[in-house]
Amino acid sequence: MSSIEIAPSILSADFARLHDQVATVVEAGATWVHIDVMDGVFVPPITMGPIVVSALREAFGDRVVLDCHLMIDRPERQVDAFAQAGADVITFHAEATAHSHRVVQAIREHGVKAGIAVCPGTPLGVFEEVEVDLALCMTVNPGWGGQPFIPTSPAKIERMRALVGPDVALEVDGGVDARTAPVVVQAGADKLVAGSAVFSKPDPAAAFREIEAAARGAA
Ligand SMILES: O=C(CO)[C@H](O)[C@H](O)COP(=O)(O)O
Ligand SMILES: [Fe+2]
Repeated sequence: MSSIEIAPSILSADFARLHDQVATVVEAGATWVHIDVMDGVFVPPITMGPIVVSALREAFGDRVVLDCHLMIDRPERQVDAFAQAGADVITFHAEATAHSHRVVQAIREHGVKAGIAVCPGTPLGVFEEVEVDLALCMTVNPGWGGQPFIPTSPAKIERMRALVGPDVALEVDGGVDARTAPVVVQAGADKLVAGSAVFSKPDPAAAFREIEAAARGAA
């Protein structure tokens, strides 16, 4: 999972045209699609669940990595549902469970890659204790798209990369655009979530390509 990939977040897509919006970025070269799951408890909004994952799996088959970001309380209760829906990566928040190690094991038992996310105010100790396939550094506070990139994030990304080593995917999420993409890549990120910087633009395909070029140019 070490290549640089831009993962468009469908949180900022037009849900009435979800298939077309995803098809647009896939045709532009996206191999990852980021699915933001919010439960109204861990974060205030409620968004989508496994039925959206299974619909995208059905529509796009193996052409895309379905990257599921669970912003939900006690994610251990939902691992089976997201795995059965066809998730390729399930990332949960360290702050949302007392059982990070067990949740990683449960995800892997399904043959799915396991990720742990940390909010901007959360220290990185979980990555000293639990081996993951993907480490997600939130570069905004979770819950909403379109927020500005937190400027202290690059130093945290560098510390995360040092902790998890070179072979673990290091994802960043929040405020990523063509300006911040090179900064996070230079800090050690290789999976870049971009929501509003793709789907809120008049030409999402062009916006995707611009961010991808900026990120890969910095590698
Ligand atoms: O997890 C998220 C919010 O909690 C989203 O993935 C993230 O905010 C993407 O949106 P944008 O690129 O517009 O910041
Ligand atoms: Fe996300």
